[in-house]
Amino acid sequence: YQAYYGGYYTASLFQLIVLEVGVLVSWACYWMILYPRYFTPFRNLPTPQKRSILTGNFPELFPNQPWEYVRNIAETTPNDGLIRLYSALSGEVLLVTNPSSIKDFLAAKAFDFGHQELVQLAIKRFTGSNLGFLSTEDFKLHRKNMLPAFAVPHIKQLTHIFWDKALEMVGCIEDELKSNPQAVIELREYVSRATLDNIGLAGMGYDFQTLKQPDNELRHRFRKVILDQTKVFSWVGLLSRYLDMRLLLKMPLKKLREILESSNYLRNVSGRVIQERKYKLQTSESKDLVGKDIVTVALASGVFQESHLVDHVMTFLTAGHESTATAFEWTMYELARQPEMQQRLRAELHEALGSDLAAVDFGPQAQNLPYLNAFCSEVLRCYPFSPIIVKTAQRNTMLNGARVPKGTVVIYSAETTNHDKNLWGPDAHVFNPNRWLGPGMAKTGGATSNYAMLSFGAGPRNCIGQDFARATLHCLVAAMVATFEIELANADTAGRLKFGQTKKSVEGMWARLKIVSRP
Ligand code: HEM
Repeated sequence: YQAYYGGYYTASLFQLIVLEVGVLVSWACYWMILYPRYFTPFRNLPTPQKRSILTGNFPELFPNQPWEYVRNIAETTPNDGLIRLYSALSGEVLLVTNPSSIKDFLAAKAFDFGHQELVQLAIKRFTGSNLGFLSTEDFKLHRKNMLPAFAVPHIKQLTHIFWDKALEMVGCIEDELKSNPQAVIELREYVSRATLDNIGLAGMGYDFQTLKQPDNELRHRFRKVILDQTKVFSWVGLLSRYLDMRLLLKMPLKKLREILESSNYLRNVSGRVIQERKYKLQTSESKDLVGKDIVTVALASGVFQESHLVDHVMTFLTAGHESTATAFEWTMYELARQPEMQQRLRAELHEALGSDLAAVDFGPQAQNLPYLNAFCSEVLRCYPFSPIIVKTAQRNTMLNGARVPKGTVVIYSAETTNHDKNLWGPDAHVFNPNRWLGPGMAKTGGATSNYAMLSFGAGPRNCIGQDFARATLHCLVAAMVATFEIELANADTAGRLKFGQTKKSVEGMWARLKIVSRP
């Protein structure tokens, strides 16, 4: 003002507010109207027609199951592998849709994309794990040395643990039924304890014993760390686009303090167990790692510091427990809805396993159970635990021929790809375990690409625990179906989905179970 008019001028508060509002409105107009239309580098990519400035291509700000809309967008927007879509407040997102763009995203350029910074910071804050901040080289080193423990041959050696836990779970349910034969069984409660115990035992040779003692300290602490997703999370995610939300993670809120205390407790328990494993490994004469827990195999590589292993155990616990338990719940749901499939599976199990389940060596038997494999694979296809995975470009890169600047949000959707008719055929939307039967089908389900089934992701950053999860699921389902006839008490409402990023039933499965006689 001085330069222009040669005098001083003091703005009134009102004028400052008007100026500030003017700047904000112009900024919002640029990002919400002008940028998507004229300036985005993705303006030539196919985009769904209907878009609102506030809710993007979705009918509301935070829809309950966003993946259903994403699937619909992918099915109705002609594209060559990339679609540009808009989320709340015109947030721009790229969706990879065909095998070539998915391969580029998850395999060729896997290390150009990572979790959003706020997610990584939250994981670090609440689990103490630094794994999200490893350099690409260190990530590859960890992964390479962790892989042997998760590879199929080693998982086969661990299967007896999963089988014993599955039988223990079934035994606990039988006990409840003995005391009340009419009891309606809350399956989530049992399977959640069984999968937690499994990770403790197979992960670090330590039985958390939550099946025997449902209310023990460890489970209590673990429940505090795993948060149910609410709309608050969505708001924080949305606002983090415009404001620095890191302070929020440090606020002295009661809830945050509880999470921290609980995760410290879990880290201490894991730390002590890992020290014991290390001592045992150093003092043991035998160097045989066959059938040893995952931490022991990892320790033997000599690559990991103890604190790294604690980080890994925290990741197994958070990534592997609820996901596997949820797959089990959906298996029970489908078995209850399809009694003839349930009977077919039971006949296969009874024939292969006989009457004395405790005497079964499940690992070698698994190959005689093609229908069990088919049924569980179909559940994993139709009910991906994470139907959408969101990543952010960590650097300027290219995707399927398009320039992708650092910071661009890119998603892949297991829900969409797992149901893609171009990959799975015209019955892609139908629950049909038979697609996994027949020569060469057990691993592919007859899909025409290696990138057709994304429930565990794909490429070098996919789920390291997928064979662990499958083996656990097979054991739990086999023990249940061989022992009980399963009917759902809440069949009409069990399919209702929870709000959040995971495909999980609101109520869980409540079952009426009848003990069956075995041959
Ligand atoms: C049905 C059960 C499971 C499902 C559906 C599942 C799915 C996934 C998915 C979609 C990812 C993300 C991949 C990506 O970022 O693109 C992932 C990552 C991961 N999962 Fe699983 N998972 C399951 C069970 C397990 C189990 C049992 C464990 C370990 C015992 C485990 C350990 C991990 C780890 C460590 C990661 C992070 C991988 C990394 O960033 O290197 N998961 N999982």
